[in-house]
Amino acid sequence: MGKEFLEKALKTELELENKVFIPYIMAGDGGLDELIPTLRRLEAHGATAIELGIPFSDPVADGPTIQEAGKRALKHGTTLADVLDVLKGNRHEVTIPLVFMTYINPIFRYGVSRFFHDCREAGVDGLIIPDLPLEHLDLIEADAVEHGIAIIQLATLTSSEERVKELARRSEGFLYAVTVKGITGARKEFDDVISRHLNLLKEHSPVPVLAGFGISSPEHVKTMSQSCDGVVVGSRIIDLLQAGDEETIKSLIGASKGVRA
Ligand SMILES: O=P(O)(O)OC[C@@H](O)[C@@H](O)c1c[nH]c2ccccc12
Repeated sequence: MGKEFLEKALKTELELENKVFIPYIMAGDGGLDELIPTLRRLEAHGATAIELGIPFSDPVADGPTIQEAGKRALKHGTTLADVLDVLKGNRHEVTIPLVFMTYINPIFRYGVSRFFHDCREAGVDGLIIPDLPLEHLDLIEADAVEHGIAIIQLATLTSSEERVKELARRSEGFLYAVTVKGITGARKEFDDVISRHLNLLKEHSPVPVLAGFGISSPEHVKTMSQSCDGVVVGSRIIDLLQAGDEETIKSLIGASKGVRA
């Protein structure tokens, strides 16, 4: 479990000449009873790992689809403690790594040490904290190290080369390449500055580089994967789960298999 488990799962996927595919879902969307069955279905469809969002009242980096999913989860009364509890009891039913996406505030409210301790017990392997910049990593670093949980960094299109190097050096598990300016959400077109950005990240990163934001079709998955190690898909997955369209989810994930770059 933890950071090594996450790194190993990605490495294994890449050795099989697949690309990494990480779906993002919101914990508690549809109620927490849905959580484990949804994780199991995504695993069965071929997800390498899963990014699990913790619903939060002020999700500054989230686009409309994810904000709505968060609102639905909050309406179901989902709290961080509940999510950790459900995982603690049932995590063994899912065999792929789990990464939490949470803002820093819920972690502070929960208590940093208690949070990391409980994440470890719940089988959380990594964390994405979009509003915690490198400069403030010291607030959680000791606890993350103590409990062996990977802290994943986000590199945006506007990060300078110096910054990119630093982010790549410090990221654990993988480096998350944000491929649009702005918020999350499915889009149609991609800039060609993106492939240059991904190449730069690949050059500097000792861990796999995954592209995320706006990836919404099997073609996007293939195109993006050619310049990096794989993708994270959120909004589109959430829409498809809402629609009950498992077949399209399968074809999205399937597009990451057997892609050579
Ligand atoms: O929804 P998209 O465009 O497919 O992008 C993934 C993204 O939603 C997910 O990784 C995520 C959700 N909220 C975030 C906040 C910051 C960084 C990343 C995220």
